[in-house]
Amino acid sequence: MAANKKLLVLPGDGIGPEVMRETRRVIDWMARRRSLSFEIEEGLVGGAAIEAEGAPISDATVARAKAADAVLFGSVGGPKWDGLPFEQRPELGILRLRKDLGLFANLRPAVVLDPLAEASSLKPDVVRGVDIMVVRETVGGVYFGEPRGVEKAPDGRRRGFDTQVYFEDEIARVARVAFDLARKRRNKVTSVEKANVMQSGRLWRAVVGEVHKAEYPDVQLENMYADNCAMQLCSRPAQFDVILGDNLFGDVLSDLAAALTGSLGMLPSATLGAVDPVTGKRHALYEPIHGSAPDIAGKGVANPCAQMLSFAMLLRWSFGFEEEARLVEQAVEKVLAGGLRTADIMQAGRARVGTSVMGEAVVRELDKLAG
Ligand SMILES: NC(=O)C1=CN([C@@H]2O[C@H](COP(=O)(O)OP(=O)(O)OC[C@H]3O[C@@H](n4cnc5c(N)ncnc54)[C@H](O)[C@@H]3O)[C@@H](O)[C@H]2O)C=CC1
Ligand SMILES: CC(C)CC(=O)C(=O)O
Ligand SMILES: [Mg+2]
Repeated sequence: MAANKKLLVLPGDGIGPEVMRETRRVIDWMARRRSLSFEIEEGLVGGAAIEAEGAPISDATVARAKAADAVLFGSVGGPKWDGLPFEQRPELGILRLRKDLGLFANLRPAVVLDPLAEASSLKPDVVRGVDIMVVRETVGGVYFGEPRGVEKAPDGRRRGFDTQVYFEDEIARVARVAFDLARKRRNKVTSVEKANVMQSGRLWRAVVGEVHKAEYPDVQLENMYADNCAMQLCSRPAQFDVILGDNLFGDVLSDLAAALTGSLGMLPSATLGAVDPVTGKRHALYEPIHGSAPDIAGKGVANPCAQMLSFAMLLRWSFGFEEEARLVEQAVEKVLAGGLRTADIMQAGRARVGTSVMGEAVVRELDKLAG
């Protein structure tokens, strides 16, 4: 199969470059064994970009991201830059990419792989077979709302404030992504908000209900308060199919869902923009849901699976290479079934390995699977 697709690779900070190095082996394997010849450019983002280019992401890198068929992103941030003014922080690198590329729907699959049921924070019987897709809105809400700031109140106390704001069309378009996905899965969407205490939550519930009634009456819709959803994820996770949430609740609940799967180091994601009606193309960025993990960065122990599985999502969602995406997913699962574990998913009786041994093992499995 021939392909000549443009990828922009942005490893970022902390463990980002470490797990990206292993993912590049998988990309190389695809070029070697499946003739998927990607045209790859690499760029700086986050703290790395602040150091070299003076901003968390340069205009030139954003332009390259827009020109690429897909962006493969690592992670940004770290204690070195925590003291910077708010508008200069490394995290703005990913926030700007999402905003400027219109990447409004973040798909975060939390799948408990059989070999890892014992590594979950919950009892194996509770999590076995759990397969949840969290759909998180990513260009609105409190992460972008204005006004925001810290100011001195008239009585001399400091006051910090952010704004949670959603337009109805922003809610409707991400709801459609969730309903479309549900139709291809188990046909159920659980939409989460705090309609009991937040005005934007009331609008969220109303708009999701309207979209459901008008366009997706065949899909089961359940509304759930976000705090209850957190509790239900821990007590009865198997009830969930697609969870739809805003920028903040989606972020928090997907980290929680990650713990069910064994580790944050296992969860990939795809962040998608709208399909251009003329070209049929869409901007897309793929990244693990974890951050730069400063506590383990530089030690060679990070789990590269989330980053490699993000590449699998890229193959599927940006290029329709379903077979190759499945190959990567199967290779990861086989390595885990074979007993190799990075520290975050370590279990008694298994072999603890570092980032690069895990990466090499996945490539070896790819070789075996491809015959
Ligand atoms: N999209 C991004 O680039 C994101 C960036 N961040 C940034 O990352 C920095 C650290 O944030 P934290 O809250 O500590 O979240 P984090 O996700 O970096 O780490 C949380 C915990 O999970 C562990 N962990 C994460 N990924 C792992 C992996 N692949 N293998 C093994 N263990 C792993 C870490 O060691 C840590 O104990 C901050 O600057 C934060 O803003 C956080 C989340 C997303
Ligand atoms: C801007 C990011 C650091 C926020 C986050 O935690 C995420 O997107 O997962
Ligand atoms: Mg997060």
